[in-house]
Amino acid sequence: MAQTRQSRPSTKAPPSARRGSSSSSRASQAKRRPPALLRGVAAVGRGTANAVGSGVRGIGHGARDVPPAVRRDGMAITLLIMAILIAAREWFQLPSWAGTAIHFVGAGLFGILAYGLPIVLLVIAVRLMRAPQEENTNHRITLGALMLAITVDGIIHIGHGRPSPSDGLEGIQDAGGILGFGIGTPLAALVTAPLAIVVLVLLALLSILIIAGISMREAAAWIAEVSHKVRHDDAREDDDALDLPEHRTLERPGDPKVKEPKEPKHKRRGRAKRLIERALHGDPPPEDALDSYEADEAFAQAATVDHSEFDAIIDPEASRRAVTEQISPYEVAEDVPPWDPAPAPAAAPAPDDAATQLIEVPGAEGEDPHLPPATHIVPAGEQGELENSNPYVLPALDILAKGAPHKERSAANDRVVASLRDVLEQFGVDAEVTGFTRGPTVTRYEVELGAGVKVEKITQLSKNIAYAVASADVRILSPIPGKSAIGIEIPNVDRETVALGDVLRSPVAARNDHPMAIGIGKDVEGGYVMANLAKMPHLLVAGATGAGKSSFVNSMITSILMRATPNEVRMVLVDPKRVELTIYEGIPHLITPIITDPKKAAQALEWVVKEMDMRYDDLALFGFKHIDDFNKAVRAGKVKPLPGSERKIKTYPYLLVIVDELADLMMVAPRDVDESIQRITQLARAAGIHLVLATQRPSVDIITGTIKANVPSRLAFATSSLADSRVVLDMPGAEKLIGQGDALFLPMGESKPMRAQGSWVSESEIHAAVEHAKRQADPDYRDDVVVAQQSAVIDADIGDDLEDLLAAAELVITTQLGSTSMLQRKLKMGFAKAGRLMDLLETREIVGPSQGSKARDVLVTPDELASTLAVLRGDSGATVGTTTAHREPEDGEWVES
Ligand SMILES: Nc1ncnc2c1ncn2[C@@H]1O[C@H](COP(=O)(O)OP(=O)(O)OP(=O)(O)O)[C@@H](O)[C@H]1O
Repeated sequence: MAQTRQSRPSTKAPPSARRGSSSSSRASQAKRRPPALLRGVAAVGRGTANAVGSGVRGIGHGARDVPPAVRRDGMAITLLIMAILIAAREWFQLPSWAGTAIHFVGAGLFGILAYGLPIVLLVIAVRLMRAPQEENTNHRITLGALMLAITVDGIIHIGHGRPSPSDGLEGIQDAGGILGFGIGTPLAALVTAPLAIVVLVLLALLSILIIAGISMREAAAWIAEVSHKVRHDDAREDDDALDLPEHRTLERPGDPKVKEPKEPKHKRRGRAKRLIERALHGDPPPEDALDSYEADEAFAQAATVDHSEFDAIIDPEASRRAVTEQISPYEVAEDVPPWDPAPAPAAAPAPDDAATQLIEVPGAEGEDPHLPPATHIVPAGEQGELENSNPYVLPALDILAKGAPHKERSAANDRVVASLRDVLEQFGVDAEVTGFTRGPTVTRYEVELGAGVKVEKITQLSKNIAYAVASADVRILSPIPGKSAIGIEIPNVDRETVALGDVLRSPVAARNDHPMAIGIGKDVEGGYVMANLAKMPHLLVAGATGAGKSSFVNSMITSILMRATPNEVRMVLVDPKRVELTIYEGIPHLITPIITDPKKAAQALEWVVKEMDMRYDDLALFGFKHIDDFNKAVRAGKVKPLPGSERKIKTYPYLLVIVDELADLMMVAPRDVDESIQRITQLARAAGIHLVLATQRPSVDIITGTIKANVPSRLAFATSSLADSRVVLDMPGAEKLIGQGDALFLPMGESKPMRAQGSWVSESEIHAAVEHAKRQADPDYRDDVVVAQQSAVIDADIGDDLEDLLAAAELVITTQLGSTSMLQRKLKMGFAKAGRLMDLLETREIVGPSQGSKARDVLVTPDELASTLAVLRGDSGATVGTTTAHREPEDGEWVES
């Protein structure tokens, strides 16, 4: 599921007040009072405790001023000292009282495992020093190590015959220590000793998985991969035949799966070699090979890749290397960086190591002293493209403000419960308000029906309920998903704002480290909601003016700025309103300056389509199906250019395209926008390209059938009518929302929307995040998006008729019929206009001259439609009739040919 949430149990309805204690019990208490002397001693004790407490608190306050990095170093050094002391006693028998005390504690707790304790402590100390910023991972490793120690102690304890305290402390120390005794003895008594060992071994296995941070499935896959590699290497040693790599499918998602052939491997290799050679010489494949996967692959590659590349494929040595690296050998040989996601050098000089950056980055001279320190460092090694540049430092989450603490119940809720009970009683409905869950904006009151009472009895009362609680926005859920109860959602008169900072600091956000995960807000139960844009995979955001759409877009972009580097996520921001997104101008995550002109935006979408195609081609060349797999392989150093190629293979960032007002785009170029969106949404997922389309006009002419069919996730803010709600969500509900970020979230695959209060981020917080990002790197704009925008010059004689001319050209070219009356009929226009369009087409050599009553010749084939339309639109570089399908790399850039 795309979204995750964290929820709390519901608060019970107000119980009847408890009576205070009676006077008789007070009298008996007085009788039990201690004598005056004892009370004096107790008072002195309390005074001393207070003094000591405030002293310790004072030291604690002082310690809080120590920078977190130093505190973490202190922890590491303390562990190191403990490791040295324990090693001195356990390994070298250090004769001192300190050594005895250490042995007493260490061996007492861990038994004979205490001998290994110095190594464990040393490993944790080194980890704390080397990766101090990965707090969660460090906590996980420590927890796993402790669990492992306890379970192994338990096994040792049982293995040593379960010594008990009656055997003396030495007996326990020589077995599994107190920890081993604590877990081993009760478990063995419960399930017998052999079964206890089985349980403990499984728990030890779980501890190892926790330390490694992988699931059982991943561990199994890893073991299988390693054993496969070992076997593969062995097999290859005595294989003299040509070493072609394992077959990897190159099909696009959606293509039928290529079946693995059943032939023996050596036969397949020989056949594949012959097929590739035929392909290189331009010969067709033999009849019997036409259905085989080798034929498809060899000829597909020969058709798309320069023949010289196959020299390397046929070269057994190159293939051998490719097999060893477990990648497809079909690599582009040119130096063609299809994308250059590396940011420009950061403003601050590169610090030597992560620990220094922690201190230096925030404190560097000339930096804004108001910006809080950054803590999350993305190490260079994790991102191929950053290898030789400065690491990008993500902002510290505390630059985002804290919200007011969440109230689980307020006096207003109690009043509503009383009103609901009154309504049920007045109308004689046998039902009980059993509890409620308070969200930030609305509270959901739970009503359970008596036996034999119809659900409709409650739904029919919705107007009376609204009247009783003095709110027009009452929404009834029947039933609450997963509960045998009816939910009545009523707005809180004392609503709370959900701070984005709180959402991103929540455990649910900490558990999800995907760079495309954003803070949506809070659900009706007060649980935080995060959603992964990469899984949506495209999102439609709609709502009436003032409902909270732009605020959501802001918190979405800020989420990305807080959690993702420009190498992980790049953005195209389209802001036809010109005011909403200007604050983000200049952030390094942008791939092109913010687009405000709707016409340019339509062209930018076309560029996105090209980018998507290019990514697909690249993925296919390397034999990957998804950019995540490709990136993983690049980071692991498994994707290498062929010998002779100087191409530096880099990871592809996710590309997030955000359109803040879709209606403005649909006004200027409805067909082009619709087509581009259709293409992007159908295919872009595997290429890591995701769309977020926002509109305040959710009508059918803006959110067309194509868009609806291809944008599966929806976020609806308050709409002005039921019809609008149906357009966005395919169901009513959004018209009942109360605005200001109150939303219904319907992620892909869900049948019922979830009500959520959108997170709120203030302008000053956005400013802090933006400034931080700008300090890290300059934007590295892609010229082709901008050039394409600037070069669009529409010829003067076309004037305002561009849209009609494009439609006419498309019609004429696809039907191959140069008929003016057809244009009149199909485009519903008068003779004069159709004639003028036909003349314009003639001047552009799309149709021939008039032939009286006969249709004109069409000079352009349907294959050339795209480039012809580009010329009419004014795109530079395109010429009528030139196909755009084949592209070749030149000087490191992909260009049209
Ligand atoms: N998540 C939220 N939490 C609290 N208040 C919000 C939230 N979202 C919006 N608001 C309030 O509602 C007002 C309008 O929101 P916003 O500008 O996002 O609406 P909009 O739908 O984008 O409107 P428009 O389409 O006119 O730009 C904001 O100024 C703010 O006061």
